[in-house]
Amino acid sequence: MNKLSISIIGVPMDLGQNRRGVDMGPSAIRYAGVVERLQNLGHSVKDEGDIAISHTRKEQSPNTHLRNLEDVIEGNTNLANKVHEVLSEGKYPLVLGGDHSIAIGTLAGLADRYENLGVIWYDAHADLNTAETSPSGNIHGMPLAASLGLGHEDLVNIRSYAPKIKPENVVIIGARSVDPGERELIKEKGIKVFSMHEIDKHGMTEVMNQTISYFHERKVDGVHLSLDLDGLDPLYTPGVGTPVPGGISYRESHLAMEMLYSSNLITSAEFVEVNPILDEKNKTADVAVGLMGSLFGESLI
Ligand SMILES: NC(=[NH2+])NCCC[C@H](N)C(=O)O
Ligand SMILES: [Mn+2]
Ligand SMILES: [Mn+2]
Repeated sequence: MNKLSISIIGVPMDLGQNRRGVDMGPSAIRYAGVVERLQNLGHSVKDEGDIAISHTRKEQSPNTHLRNLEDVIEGNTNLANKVHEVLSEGKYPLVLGGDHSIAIGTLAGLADRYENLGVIWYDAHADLNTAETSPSGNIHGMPLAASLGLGHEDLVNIRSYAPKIKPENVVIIGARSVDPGERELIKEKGIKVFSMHEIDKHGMTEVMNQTISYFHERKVDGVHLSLDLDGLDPLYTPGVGTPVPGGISYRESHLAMEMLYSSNLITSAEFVEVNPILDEKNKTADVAVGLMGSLFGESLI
């Protein structure tokens, strides 16, 4: 088995949406024992601490309805630089959120090191809104669009290049709450989506097999897993700000992680949207750490 050098990066970001508490996600995940869990699998693990996030709370910037735009850009720039640095040291970045707006920074730090990066977006949502299509003004609903080069130019151009990824290298898994503008974009760009419908109909084994073959066909040179804990049913992960019923089960999610581990495709990961204030006894952070266990090589027997 492949032993990794994992760098854990905490991102106490709550500015991409309007519910406080998700900034405490990294602490909750550390409290749930992430470092020990991965060390027990034989990996070497370094906790790099938290990225600086300023809360000037300007709320809406004068020229746009995007919530906390300046602070989100600054935090994501700091994160992008850190991810880039960790990669240059040959380490595996494992990013802990924070709301999903931080994927903008993670991908900005990753993508210029890869010619053909793949992305798995494990989420109830597509996060494909732009300033024009967003129903909320919340930047956590926009990171996938921004990484494709769509949306507010300052979000799109973090670390001064765009786009970060190609639409044909993205696979969305678990979608069940998609806004009209996002649906159009999915069609227009031909983005591959395994919604809850496909998961129900074909089962997670088939969905993951198809995802893995798809990335092989696309000849990706790395795959980033961006896992929003609201991809799971709120029954298992109640501590999230935008829960949507009818989600992926606990075991289906472990199966997905176990299959990704065996595929040897994943080269970086982030786990986002853990909000301990909305949680029940840290259940959501515990599930997150359990899924990381499976992603990094735990097996049942
Ligand atoms: N990462 C998330 N939880 N995103 C939720 C997005 C919800 C909605 N589509 C919006 O744009 O506001
Ligand atoms: Mn989501
Ligand atoms: Mn999301």
